Amino acid sequence: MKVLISEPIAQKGIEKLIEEGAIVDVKTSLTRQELLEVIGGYDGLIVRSNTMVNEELYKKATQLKVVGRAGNGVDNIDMDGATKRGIIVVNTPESNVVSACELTIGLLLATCRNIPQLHNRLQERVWDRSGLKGIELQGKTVGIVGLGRIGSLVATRLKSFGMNIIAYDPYISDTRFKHLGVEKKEKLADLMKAADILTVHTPKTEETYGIIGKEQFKIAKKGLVVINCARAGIVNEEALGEALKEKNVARAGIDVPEGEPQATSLLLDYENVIITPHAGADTLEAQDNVGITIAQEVVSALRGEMVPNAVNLPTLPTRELETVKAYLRLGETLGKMYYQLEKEAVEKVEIIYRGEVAALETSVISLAILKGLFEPVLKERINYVNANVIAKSRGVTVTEIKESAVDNYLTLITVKVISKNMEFTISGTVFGKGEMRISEINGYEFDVNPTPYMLIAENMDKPGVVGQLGTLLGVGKVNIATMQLGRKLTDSRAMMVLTVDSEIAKETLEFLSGVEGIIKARFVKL
Ligand SMILES: NC(=O)C1=CN([C@@H]2O[C@H](COP(=O)(O)OP(=O)(O)OC[C@H]3O[C@@H](n4cnc5c(N)ncnc54)[C@H](O)[C@@H]3O)[C@@H](O)[C@H]2O)C=CC1
Ligand SMILES: O=C(O)C(=O)COP(=O)(O)O
Repeated sequence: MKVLISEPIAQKGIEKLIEEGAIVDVKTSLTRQELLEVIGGYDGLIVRSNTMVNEELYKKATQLKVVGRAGNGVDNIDMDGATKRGIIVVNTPESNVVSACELTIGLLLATCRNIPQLHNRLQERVWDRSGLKGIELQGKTVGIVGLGRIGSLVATRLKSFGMNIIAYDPYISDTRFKHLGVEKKEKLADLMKAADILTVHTPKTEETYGIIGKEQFKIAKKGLVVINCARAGIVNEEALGEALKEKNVARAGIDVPEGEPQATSLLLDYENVIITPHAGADTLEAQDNVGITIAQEVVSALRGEMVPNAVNLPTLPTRELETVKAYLRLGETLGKMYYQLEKEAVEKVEIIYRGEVAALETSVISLAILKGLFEPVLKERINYVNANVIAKSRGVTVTEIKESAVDNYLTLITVKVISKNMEFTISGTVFGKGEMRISEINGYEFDVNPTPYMLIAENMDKPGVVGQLGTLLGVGKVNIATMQLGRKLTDSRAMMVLTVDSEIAKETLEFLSGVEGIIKARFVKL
């Protein structure tokens, strides 16, 4: 696990990575060219907001398996490029939101009370308050654009200042608005007309880029205060500059100026604008949180485990991930069987979730099944991130069915693999503390605890076959741990599932296949 850290993260994060066995290079002052030259040697890359992780970098990053964003916003990371290549992108979305919220409030107070300007005068030994009268927050209306994690923290804190809180976020439910005690504005224009103070907390997307511009400043109340602690460009700087000149906007507090990490923003020339160099997440607490969390996530991702904050995967809260984990193992195990037992190209996969599992976020379990399915063929080129893309590119359609009831089991997953000439099914269940069992293969019933080495054979249901198989395995020095027979009363065939203590040599398998009555014998490695 070779990990490159290209921007400063907390020492505790670096120590965590080393403790987990990663080889870590902290190179925070590489030029772009130098980064492109060395990235090919790394499995993991940890960045903050200044490293552009794009096509140019991916092309050189031939070993890269995970990009860890030590922070929240991922607008500097090309997600499609990562997904296409099976690179997992993880971030730490919760770890710095309090710090970002507190800087927002800080900037708001500093802006409304001219704190930096007053401080500067005094530091020059001038005692002069003239021309720098502030405004109070109490009784004012604050308009929040984006009522997500940070926006809602800002809302709850500003309430205690006696402010009236309104927000525009079309993707947040009315219930959430009610719960937060925030008035919902259906249209951005309505928020602009009502707000004395505007603060933006959306991600930077095609939709939000420039969402606050000339038109919005035109309809805003005269004397508006603007705060941007989210991303440069969400508030158009040129339009803001004009509005400040025309006195439509009275003052602004900006943590994310255009041109970062260079100090080139045109707003730097305005006395009534306070600007900080993207310092929202720069607190001891946030950086420790971010560093430790990203280290854990990067290591988990490199070990092929499911990570709670994977950006290019279905999201799962940590609590749910714990429950789902056992099913991920089961799903991968069921998936892994097909190509070890059969050779026909898969055309369709039907996954049936029954009982308790049907109530969970099954999309990740389906990814685990696909990962397992293609692993015998594609090895490590398949993972959770690209499993869907790969299935699609191979023309495999995947469907999920959920049924709340199931006979004999509390919870059951059945994977039906359909190819041109056949249909293969395998089912399994989970119980206790994540114990799994294979309960059915092609209609033969079992109760098998899957182990790393297994032998699965189809045979004629007649005397003598099992005995010969046991003898041949003995000759091949393979110790049998468990053995189960599955029979169908309607059939003259049976299936044997053996767990064994070691790999089975090719010759032994050939001998087994040659035994009269054995239709097919396959070694399965999990
Ligand atoms: N200054 C700094 O150091 C930091 C900045 N950030 C930035 O703060 C911003 C907010 O972060 P979080 O609250 O964690 O994100 P979040 O994802 O929790 O919330 C964003 C909200 O914006 C809403 N939204 C999306 N498109 C919208 C649109 N067109 N109109 C209105 N609302 C829209 C979403 O529905 C969501 O509720 C991000 O841009 C993030 O990168 C985050 C941490 C530190
Ligand atoms: O986490 C975020 O989204 C931030 O904006 C913080 O950026 P940074 O890690 O301080 O470069």
